[in-house]
Amino acid sequence: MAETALPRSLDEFADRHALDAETRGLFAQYDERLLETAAHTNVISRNTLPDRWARHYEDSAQLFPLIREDATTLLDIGSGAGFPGLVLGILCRDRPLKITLADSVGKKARFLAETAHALGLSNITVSSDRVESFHVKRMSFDVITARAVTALDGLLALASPLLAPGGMLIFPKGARADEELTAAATGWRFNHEKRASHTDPDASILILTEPERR
Ligand SMILES: C[S@@+](CC[C@H](N)C(=O)[O-])C[C@H]1O[C@@H](n2cnc3c(N)ncnc32)[C@H](O)[C@@H]1O
Repeated sequence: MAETALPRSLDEFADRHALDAETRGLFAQYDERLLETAAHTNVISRNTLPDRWARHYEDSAQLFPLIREDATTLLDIGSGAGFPGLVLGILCRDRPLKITLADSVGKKARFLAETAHALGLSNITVSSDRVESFHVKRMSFDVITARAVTALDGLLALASPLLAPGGMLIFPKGARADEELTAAATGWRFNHEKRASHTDPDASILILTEPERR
Protein backbone atom coordinates (compact mmCIF):
# COMPACT_ATOMS: atom_id res chain seq x y z
CA MET A 1 0.00 0.00 0.00
CA ALA A 2 1.43 3.39 -1.01
CA GLU A 3 1.99 5.73 1.90
CA THR A 4 -0.83 8.17 1.37
CA ALA A 5 -2.64 10.23 4.00
CA LEU A 6 -4.66 8.08 6.38
CA PRO A 7 -8.41 7.99 5.74
CA ARG A 8 -10.59 10.35 7.74
CA SER A 9 -13.92 9.22 6.29
CA LEU A 10 -15.67 6.31 4.63
CA ASP A 11 -15.09 7.91 1.22
CA GLU A 12 -11.35 8.21 1.84
CA PHE A 13 -11.22 4.63 3.16
CA ALA A 14 -13.19 3.35 0.15
CA ASP A 15 -10.90 5.24 -2.26
CA ARG A 16 -7.75 3.99 -0.57
CA HIS A 17 -8.85 0.36 -0.94
CA ALA A 18 -10.65 0.81 -4.29
CA LEU A 19 -13.77 -0.72 -2.72
CA ASP A 20 -16.64 -1.66 -5.01
CA ALA A 21 -20.07 -0.20 -4.25
CA GLU A 22 -21.26 -3.30 -2.39
CA THR A 23 -18.24 -3.42 -0.09
CA ARG A 24 -18.45 0.33 0.53
CA GLY A 25 -22.11 -0.18 1.42
CA LEU A 26 -21.21 -2.87 3.97
CA PHE A 27 -18.71 -0.56 5.66
CA ALA A 28 -21.34 2.20 5.68
CA GLN A 29 -23.82 -0.13 7.43
CA TYR A 30 -21.17 -1.33 9.88
CA ASP A 31 -20.20 2.22 10.73
CA GLU A 32 -23.81 3.32 11.17
CA ARG A 33 -24.41 0.46 13.60
CA LEU A 34 -21.13 1.16 15.42
CA LEU A 35 -22.02 4.83 16.00
CA GLU A 36 -25.58 4.04 16.96
CA THR A 37 -24.51 1.33 19.44
CA ALA A 38 -21.56 3.28 20.87
CA ALA A 39 -23.96 6.13 21.72
CA HIS A 40 -25.61 4.01 24.44
CA THR A 41 -23.40 0.92 25.00
CA ASN A 42 -19.73 0.63 25.83
CA VAL A 43 -18.53 -1.42 22.85
CA ILE A 44 -15.56 0.82 21.99
CA SER A 45 -13.76 3.70 23.60
CA ARG A 46 -15.89 6.68 22.51
CA ASN A 47 -13.02 9.15 22.41
CA THR A 48 -11.44 7.15 19.56
CA LEU A 49 -14.49 7.49 17.32
CA PRO A 50 -13.68 10.83 15.62
CA ASP A 51 -10.50 9.21 14.26
CA ARG A 52 -12.03 5.77 13.67
CA TRP A 53 -11.39 5.51 9.91
CA ALA A 54 -7.62 5.58 10.48
CA ARG A 55 -7.39 4.21 13.97
CA HIS A 56 -9.81 1.31 13.68
CA TYR A 57 -10.91 0.59 10.10
CA GLU A 58 -7.57 1.27 8.38
CA ASP A 59 -5.55 -0.24 11.21
CA SER A 60 -7.59 -3.45 10.72
CA ALA A 61 -7.65 -3.39 6.90
CA GLN A 62 -3.85 -3.25 6.74
CA LEU A 63 -3.85 -6.89 7.95
CA PHE A 64 -5.85 -8.08 4.91
CA PRO A 65 -2.84 -8.54 2.56
CA LEU A 66 -1.09 -10.62 5.25
CA ILE A 67 -3.75 -13.33 5.24
CA ARG A 68 -2.79 -16.23 3.03
CA GLU A 69 -5.34 -16.85 0.31
CA ASP A 70 -5.44 -20.57 1.07
CA ALA A 71 -6.37 -20.02 4.74
CA THR A 72 -9.80 -21.48 5.49
CA THR A 73 -10.24 -20.55 9.17
CA LEU A 74 -9.46 -17.36 11.07
CA LEU A 75 -10.04 -16.56 14.74
CA ASP A 76 -10.01 -12.99 16.05
CA ILE A 77 -9.48 -13.08 19.81
CA GLY A 78 -11.13 -10.24 21.75
CA SER A 79 -12.78 -8.61 18.73
CA GLY A 80 -14.48 -5.88 20.76
CA ALA A 81 -16.49 -3.87 18.22
CA GLY A 82 -14.99 -5.88 15.35
CA PHE A 83 -11.41 -4.66 14.98
CA PRO A 84 -9.79 -6.30 13.15
CA GLY A 85 -12.08 -9.34 12.75
CA LEU A 86 -15.24 -7.79 11.34
CA VAL A 87 -13.29 -5.57 8.94
CA LEU A 88 -11.49 -8.70 7.69
CA GLY A 89 -14.83 -10.50 7.50
CA ILE A 90 -16.10 -7.86 5.06
CA LEU A 91 -12.91 -7.80 3.00
CA CYS A 92 -12.59 -11.62 2.86
CA ARG A 93 -16.26 -12.43 2.31
CA ASP A 94 -15.67 -13.81 -1.19
CA ARG A 95 -12.93 -16.16 0.01
CA PRO A 96 -13.49 -19.66 1.39
CA LEU A 97 -12.47 -18.31 4.81
CA LYS A 98 -14.62 -18.95 7.89
CA ILE A 99 -14.05 -16.26 10.51
CA THR A 100 -14.74 -16.64 14.21
CA LEU A 101 -15.00 -13.48 16.30
CA ALA A 102 -14.61 -14.13 20.02
CA ASP A 103 -15.35 -11.65 22.75
CA SER A 104 -16.31 -12.72 26.24
CA VAL A 105 -18.23 -9.51 26.97
CA GLY A 106 -21.84 -10.29 26.11
CA LYS A 107 -22.80 -6.85 24.78
CA LYS A 108 -19.79 -6.85 22.43
CA ALA A 109 -20.52 -10.38 21.17
CA ARG A 110 -24.16 -9.34 20.67
CA PHE A 111 -23.14 -6.26 18.67
CA LEU A 112 -20.83 -8.43 16.53
CA ALA A 113 -23.44 -11.13 15.91
CA GLU A 114 -26.21 -8.65 15.11
CA THR A 115 -23.96 -6.65 12.80
CA ALA A 116 -22.65 -9.72 10.95
CA HIS A 117 -26.25 -10.89 10.52
CA ALA A 118 -27.50 -7.47 9.36
CA LEU A 119 -24.66 -7.27 6.82
CA GLY A 120 -25.39 -10.78 5.54
CA LEU A 121 -21.89 -12.00 6.43
CA SER A 122 -22.48 -15.75 6.52
CA ASN A 123 -18.69 -16.28 6.70
CA ILE A 124 -18.70 -14.97 10.31
CA THR A 125 -19.50 -16.86 13.51
CA VAL A 126 -19.48 -15.06 16.86
CA SER A 127 -18.67 -16.57 20.23
CA SER A 128 -19.19 -14.95 23.62
CA ASP A 129 -17.07 -17.61 25.33
CA ARG A 130 -13.58 -16.91 26.58
CA VAL A 131 -11.17 -18.35 24.04
CA GLU A 132 -9.64 -20.53 26.78
CA SER A 133 -12.78 -22.66 26.37
CA PHE A 134 -11.79 -23.29 22.73
CA HIS A 135 -8.71 -25.14 24.01
CA VAL A 136 -10.87 -27.81 25.63
CA LYS A 137 -12.89 -28.18 22.43
CA ARG A 138 -9.62 -28.66 20.51
CA MET A 139 -10.60 -26.04 17.93
CA SER A 140 -7.95 -24.99 15.43
CA PHE A 141 -7.47 -22.08 13.03
CA ASP A 142 -5.11 -21.28 10.16
CA VAL A 143 -4.84 -17.63 11.15
CA ILE A 144 -5.32 -16.03 14.56
CA THR A 145 -5.46 -12.27 15.04
CA ALA A 146 -5.73 -10.22 18.23
CA ARG A 147 -5.48 -6.46 18.67
CA ALA A 148 -5.16 -4.71 22.03
CA VAL A 149 -6.03 -7.83 24.03
CA THR A 150 -2.96 -8.61 26.15
CA ALA A 151 0.85 -8.72 26.01
CA LEU A 152 2.56 -11.14 23.63
CA ASP A 153 3.33 -13.89 26.16
CA GLY A 154 -0.33 -13.94 27.21
CA LEU A 155 -1.43 -13.98 23.58
CA LEU A 156 0.84 -16.94 22.89
CA ALA A 157 -0.72 -18.85 25.79
CA LEU A 158 -4.22 -18.08 24.46
CA ALA A 159 -3.55 -18.60 20.77
CA SER A 160 -0.87 -21.23 20.26
CA PRO A 161 -2.97 -24.22 21.41
CA LEU A 162 -5.52 -23.16 18.77
CA LEU A 163 -3.13 -22.74 15.86
CA ALA A 164 -3.35 -25.29 13.04
CA PRO A 165 -0.04 -26.76 11.79
CA GLY A 166 1.57 -24.22 9.47
CA GLY A 167 -0.72 -21.46 10.75
CA MET A 168 0.15 -17.85 11.53
CA LEU A 169 -0.48 -15.45 14.37
CA ILE A 170 -0.97 -11.78 13.42
CA PHE A 171 -0.80 -9.34 16.30
CA PRO A 172 -0.81 -5.56 15.83
CA LYS A 173 1.34 -4.09 18.59
CA GLY A 174 2.17 -0.66 19.94
CA ALA A 175 5.48 0.90 20.85
CA ARG A 176 6.40 -1.95 23.23
CA ALA A 177 6.57 -4.68 20.57
CA ASP A 178 10.31 -5.30 21.06
CA GLU A 179 9.98 -5.50 24.84
CA GLU A 180 7.08 -7.92 24.45
CA LEU A 181 9.10 -10.07 22.04
CA THR A 182 11.98 -10.24 24.52
CA ALA A 183 9.68 -11.10 27.42
CA ALA A 184 7.81 -13.74 25.40
CA ALA A 185 11.06 -15.37 24.24
CA THR A 186 11.84 -16.44 27.81
CA GLY A 187 8.90 -18.88 27.75
CA TRP A 188 8.37 -19.52 24.04
CA ARG A 189 10.18 -20.38 20.83
CA PHE A 190 8.69 -18.93 17.64
CA ASN A 191 9.61 -17.52 14.25
CA HIS A 192 8.66 -13.91 13.87
CA GLU A 193 8.56 -11.06 11.46
CA LYS A 194 7.93 -7.47 12.48
CA ARG A 195 6.26 -5.22 9.93
CA ALA A 196 5.81 -1.49 10.22
CA SER A 197 2.25 -0.35 10.81
CA HIS A 198 1.21 2.29 8.36
CA THR A 199 -1.32 3.84 10.72
CA ASP A 200 1.12 4.70 13.50
CA PRO A 201 4.90 5.19 13.24
CA ASP A 202 5.40 3.73 16.75
CA ALA A 203 3.31 0.64 16.09
CA SER A 204 4.08 -2.60 14.30
CA ILE A 205 2.49 -5.84 13.24
CA LEU A 206 3.99 -9.06 14.57
CA ILE A 207 3.62 -12.19 12.46
CA LEU A 208 4.53 -15.35 14.36
CA THR A 209 4.72 -18.96 13.19
CA GLU A 210 5.57 -22.26 14.86
CA PRO A 211 5.09 -21.13 18.47
CA GLU A 212 6.19 -23.70 21.02
CA ARG A 213 6.63 -23.55 24.78
CA ARG A 214 10.24 -23.79 25.96
C1 LIG B 1 -9.22 -3.56 24.60
S1 LIG B 1 -10.42 -4.57 23.83
C2 LIG B 1 -9.86 -4.59 22.15
C3 LIG B 1 -10.99 -4.83 21.20
C4 LIG B 1 -10.60 -4.85 19.72
N1 LIG B 1 -9.72 -5.98 19.41
C5 LIG B 1 -9.93 -3.57 19.32
O1 LIG B 1 -8.72 -3.57 19.07
O2 LIG B 1 -10.64 -2.53 19.25
C6 LIG B 1 -10.00 -6.22 24.37
C7 LIG B 1 -11.18 -7.19 24.20
O3 LIG B 1 -10.72 -8.51 24.41
C8 LIG B 1 -11.76 -9.24 25.07
N2 LIG B 1 -11.09 -10.38 25.71
C9 LIG B 1 -10.04 -10.32 26.57
N3 LIG B 1 -9.66 -11.56 26.94
C10 LIG B 1 -10.49 -12.43 26.29
C11 LIG B 1 -10.60 -13.86 26.26
N4 LIG B 1 -9.79 -14.62 26.99
N5 LIG B 1 -11.55 -14.42 25.49
C12 LIG B 1 -12.38 -13.64 24.76
N6 LIG B 1 -12.32 -12.29 24.75
C13 LIG B 1 -11.40 -11.69 25.50
C14 LIG B 1 -12.36 -8.21 26.02
O4 LIG B 1 -13.68 -8.53 26.35
C15 LIG B 1 -12.29 -6.93 25.19
O5 LIG B 1 -13.48 -6.68 24.47
